[in-house]
Amino acid sequence: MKTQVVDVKNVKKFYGKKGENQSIALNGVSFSIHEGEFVGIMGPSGSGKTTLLNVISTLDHATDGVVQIAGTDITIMKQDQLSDFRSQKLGFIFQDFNLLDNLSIYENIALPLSLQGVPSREIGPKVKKVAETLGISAILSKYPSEVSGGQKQRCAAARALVHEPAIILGDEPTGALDSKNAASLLEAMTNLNDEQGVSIMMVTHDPLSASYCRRILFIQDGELYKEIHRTSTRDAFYKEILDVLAGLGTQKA
Ligand SMILES: Nc1ncnc2c1ncn2[C@@H]1O[C@H](COP(=O)(O)OP(=O)(O)OP(=O)(O)O)[C@@H](O)[C@H]1O
Repeated sequence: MKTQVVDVKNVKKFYGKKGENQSIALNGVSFSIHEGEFVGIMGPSGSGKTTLLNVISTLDHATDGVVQIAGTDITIMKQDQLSDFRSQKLGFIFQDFNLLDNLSIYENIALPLSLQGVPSREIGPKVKKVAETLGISAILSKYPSEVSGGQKQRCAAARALVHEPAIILGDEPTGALDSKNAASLLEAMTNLNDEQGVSIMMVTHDPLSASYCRRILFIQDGELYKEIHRTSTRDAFYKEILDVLAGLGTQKA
């Protein structure tokens, strides 16, 4: 049996106090992600996607329910434990790259390892390996301002991967990229998933980006609405995604 990297059980998230304009962002969501899966999260605006991602990424606390990551219940962890857990077990790719401008591409990728106190002689080979996987070996000595948006995002992907996290979490990772760079990032992510078994979960409103995933969870009004699996071509999956979004009453999220 495959190991579960994410196990979400009946998670609820309410904002505000009961009776005082309380908003229900998540209303009892349950699902699991197994090691080596590439899962997309979609749904209309305000459906709870970001809240779900924040709860799984330990940045926000669930009001109720249990979230386990790589076998650890994060809902009972203290703040300082959470920040260690986050830096060791999770990798993030955000829409706006989040690279540090005054560090080189190499130093940006090395950052999660430097912060964990990994000796620099061990850092070099790891950075070179992920850079090679993501096709950015030639730009390691450059600075973020000197490279393209697509290269920046592949650098962010390398940084998310370098410490071998249990899962990579993406928040609209292609949101700031043109279609060519988006495709090359998604192909790189697909290769990581196919060839190295890296587990990935990404929130996206873009059906084309979502079609690279192997499974998609649709959320509506804080609840799981539907789940689909890719069984044939990416093109067929793309059409299936559009159909579900049409059923949700919107193609925008
Ligand atoms: N800090 C907050 N305080 C109060 N309500 C919030 C807060 N954050 C989110 N919400 C509410 O929770 C619900 C879910 O929001 P969330 O941001 O998770 O949706 P989303 O699906 O990510 O939307 P979008 O696609 O527009 O980013 C919405 O009704 C939102 O207004």
